Order: sequence, then structure tokens, then C-alpha cells
Amino acid sequence: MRGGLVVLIPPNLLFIPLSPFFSVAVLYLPSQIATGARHRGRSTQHNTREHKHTSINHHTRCTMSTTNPTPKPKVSNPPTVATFDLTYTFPDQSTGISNISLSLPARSRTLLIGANGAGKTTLLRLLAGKRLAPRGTIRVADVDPFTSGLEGVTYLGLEWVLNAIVRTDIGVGELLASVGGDYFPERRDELVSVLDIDTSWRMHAVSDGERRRVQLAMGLIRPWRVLLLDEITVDLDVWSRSQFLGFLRRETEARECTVVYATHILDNLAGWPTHLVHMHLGTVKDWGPAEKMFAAEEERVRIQKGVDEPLGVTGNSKLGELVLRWLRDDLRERGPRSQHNRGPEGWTYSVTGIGGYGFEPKMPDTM
Ligand SMILES: Nc1ncnc2c1ncn2[C@@H]1O[C@H](COP(=O)(O)OP(=O)(O)OP(=O)(O)O)[C@@H](O)[C@H]1O
Repeated sequence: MRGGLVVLIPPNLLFIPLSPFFSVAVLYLPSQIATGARHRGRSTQHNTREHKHTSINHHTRCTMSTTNPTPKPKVSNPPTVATFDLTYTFPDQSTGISNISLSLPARSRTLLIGANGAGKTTLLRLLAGKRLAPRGTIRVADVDPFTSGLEGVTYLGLEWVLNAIVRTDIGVGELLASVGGDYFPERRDELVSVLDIDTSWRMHAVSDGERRRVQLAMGLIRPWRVLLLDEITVDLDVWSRSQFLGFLRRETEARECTVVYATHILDNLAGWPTHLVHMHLGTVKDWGPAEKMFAAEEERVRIQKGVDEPLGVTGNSKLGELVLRWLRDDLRERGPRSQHNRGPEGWTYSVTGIGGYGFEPKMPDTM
């Protein structure tokens, strides 16, 4: 092939050249797409996942076509999230999380709370099927997320946020259309309104917070049944974040769907979570319905201080006071961080090849 150019294209990006918007969909539609390449060839289960990706890509392709009917999520089981004595060991043999048993009901809104390095991202990624958990330790909508695929499950985490496409000179309208906006026009329009998006924005000329709003809209357009949200609302202003949280709340009230949200930002979350999960050093210390946990905390304070002192007397929210107490106790229990050599899972994003995260190197700002 004298003078020819040989281009090696990974299988999951095969149809990128067809149109620029196609490629956006490939890079964005369900979070599993990138995972396939990361897991490729490691085991039979990984191969199974590879087939899933092929079909998701096909599904994505259908979403882009104007002749295909509206795609419908296939999973019909109630969107519950459960783990059974889940322990995960990283490739370097360090323990990520240990002995976690949870049972989060359909339509619940769960907050994952814990200090940096507590294991929230690790747990979410396992629930999203991005890491291989021991057989029988995770059920999402009553299927194993790793081996059975994740139709209807959306994971929005750091690698999704770092995707470079949303920094290029592309319009919001095209971006939203590329992820199925035309097939879910009501959801698209509601998200545009809730997240206060100007559809005439060009993505290379928006602020970080404006970009984040578009990314959230893109991630949420398809009617997910389980949403696994790693903290990605930090750039939103207070109003947008509260509107966004209200949207998620309405979703769980209006249809059969479930949210698990890891966050450090407790503002405007009063009354939002139905369940709380308190993580510490890779374990779950407490979990349960939020109201029950507030009542238990008030009882604990009453016994300790001998007085009735409702949570929230400091002017913080009940949730804020409870979480402050949890993290203060965790810090006392843990001691200095250097003893444990623990840090956030996100650090691996910038270190190619570590812990299976090398697939998502941080993209340079192309603005
Ligand atoms: N690839 C990896 N290999 C080994 N250990 C890792 C890897 N990724 C993360 N860890 C460790 O796992 C622990 C849990 O990290 P994780 O990112 O889940 O915490 P987190 O609760 O999400 O933290 P943050 O609130 O800072 O986002 C940390 O102690 C971290 O050092």
C-alpha cells in the first residue's frame, strides 16, 4: 500500500467516521461503551461484555436514525440495587471495599456519604459493571451488572465528565440530538429547562458550569431506570443544582427508577434522600432509610447528653449535622491518612494503566 495510510480503529468506534454527531453518540451513550475497551480480552466475562457493547453501539446507531422506532429500556425488573457481602480487591491486591451488604429499594434516592477515599466511587463503579465483582455479590434490577449488561442503567462519573467532545466547536442542539434527544423530546425539553440550557450555545465557548449542565442533560435524556451518580454537580450554581435534584426527585416519584448519588455537597439536600449509606475505609458503617437514621441519631444524642436535642439546632440541616458527626468520628477512628495509604480512586485517571483506569487519560482543554 504505497503511500497509503493505515488507521487502526477500535471495534467500538468503528462507525465514527460516518458523521461527526455519530461519534458524539458513540462516545457518550451509555457509560458502558468505554468500559468495553478497558476490559477487552481479560476473561470470558469480559468477552461477554464486548458483545454487549456491540449491541449497544448498534442501539446507539438506531437512536441516531430517523426511521427507527423509539428505543425502549429492556430491563423490566424493579430497579433495585443490592450487594451481598461484596468485597473488591484492586489489581495491586489492595482492598477496595469489604463485606458490603445493601438492599436499596426501587424508587429510592440514596446518598453515598463518606470521607475522601472511603470507597464511594469504587462501589458505584462496581454497581455500574465497570469492575468485575465476585459472582453473586451484586444485583442491579436483579441482574449481575457485569455479566448481564446494563440496559437502563446510567453511570455518570469522572470519565464521562472528562470527555473532550464537549469542548469542541459543536452546538448544544446537535449534541442533544446525538444522544437521542429527538426520540425523547419531552425529556430533552424538560432537561433544557431544568438545567437552564441555552440551545444556541457552542460548546467551545461556554463556562465550566454551563458545559456541565449540557453534559448532565446528555447523560439523563434516555429514561434510565437506575442512575449511579458520582459527584459531578460541583460546577453547578446553587439554583441549577437544586433544580437538578428536584428533577431527579420527580423522576423517582413519577416512574419506576432509582438513584444512587455519591456527594460531599449537602446543601439543599434536606428531605431529598430516602436512604443514606455511610462509608468508611471501604466498608459501610451505617445504612438505612434516612428518617430512621435521623431518629437514631437524635436518640443517640439524647442518651449521650441526657437532653432532647433535635438535629439541626446548629442551623445546619439534619443531614449536615449527622454527616459532620460521622466524618468527625471516622477521622478519629482512622487516624492520620498516611497510615492507610488510601486516596481517591479518581487519581488513577491521570496515571495510564493503573487499576484499569488507563483508558481515560485526562483530555487537554481544547478551548
Ligand atoms: N486502582 C486502584 N488501585 C488501588 N487502590 C485504589 C485504586 N483506586 C482507588 N484505590 C483506593 O481505593 C480507596 C477508595 O477510593 P474511592 O475513589 O472509591 O474513594 P471515594 O470515597 O470515592 O473518594 P472521594 O470522595 O475522594 O472521591 C482509596 O483508598 C484509594 O486509594
